Amino acid sequence: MIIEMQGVNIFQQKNLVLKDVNIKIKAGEFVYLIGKTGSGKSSLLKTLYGDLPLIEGVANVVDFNLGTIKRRKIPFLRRKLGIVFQDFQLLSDRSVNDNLLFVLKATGWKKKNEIEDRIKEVLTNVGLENKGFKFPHELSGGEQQRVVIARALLNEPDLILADEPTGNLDPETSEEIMKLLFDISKKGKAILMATHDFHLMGKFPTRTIKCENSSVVEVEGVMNQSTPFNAITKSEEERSEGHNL
Ligand SMILES: Nc1ncnc2c1ncn2[C@@H]1O[C@H](COP(=O)(O)OP(=O)(O)OP(=O)(O)O)[C@@H](O)[C@H]1O
Repeated sequence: MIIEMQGVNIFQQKNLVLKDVNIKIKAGEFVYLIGKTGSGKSSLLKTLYGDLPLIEGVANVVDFNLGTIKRRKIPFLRRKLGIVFQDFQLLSDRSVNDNLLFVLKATGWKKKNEIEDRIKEVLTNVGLENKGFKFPHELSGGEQQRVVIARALLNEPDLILADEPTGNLDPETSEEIMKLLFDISKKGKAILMATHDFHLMGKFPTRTIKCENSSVVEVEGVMNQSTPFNAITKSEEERSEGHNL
């Protein structure tokens, strides 16, 4: 199991944001995380990458026990995770290659030829094999997000945590990014992706969990491609809220 949470209570300061969270996610699974603004999606992701300490319950993520992990070991946890956020967070003062080099050096890579090969490999994985020399501002939003995904892949993570990775992209580019993420998950990586984009979810249906009333629940009926899009939402009221679930 890549993620296993049992009876986890998640707090922001003194406030209980999510209670009794029980989730299991296996290798190769792609899972959406939905829920209204403020329902706890980011708090759940932050718990998974060690930004919010685990206070109550049991959680294992990529073989790290979040209940016992020492603060100084958190970078080792993060090395086994790929993190992809909505705002691209690339270093603007250096090329794509150098952005990737920066991460490899920071995570202990030393050999020049191995570094060069790995950078070429991840850029090829995301379809940007000829763009390594460009600076972030010379790339489109979709290309920048591809670089972020390439960066997330550098250390061959078992799990990718994505927080609205298509939030800043137009619909067509969003679809390209989704195809890329689905291809990556088919190669065996688990992906947990927070999103508000029901339209995109309709085009790429998969298992969905939802933060609601301080709990995390499975959303039934979205497990396969034949499920109609509107099975995702449960009520007219929710449907009429559009993207703001
Ligand atoms: N740093 C913080 N300090 C205190 N409270 C916080 C902090 N971050 C979030 N919260 C609170 O925790 C609750 C859950 O927020 P969270 O960011 O996890 O929601 P979300 O579902 O990710 O929302 P969104 O869709 O807007 O990103 C909210 O009530 C929020 O106000």
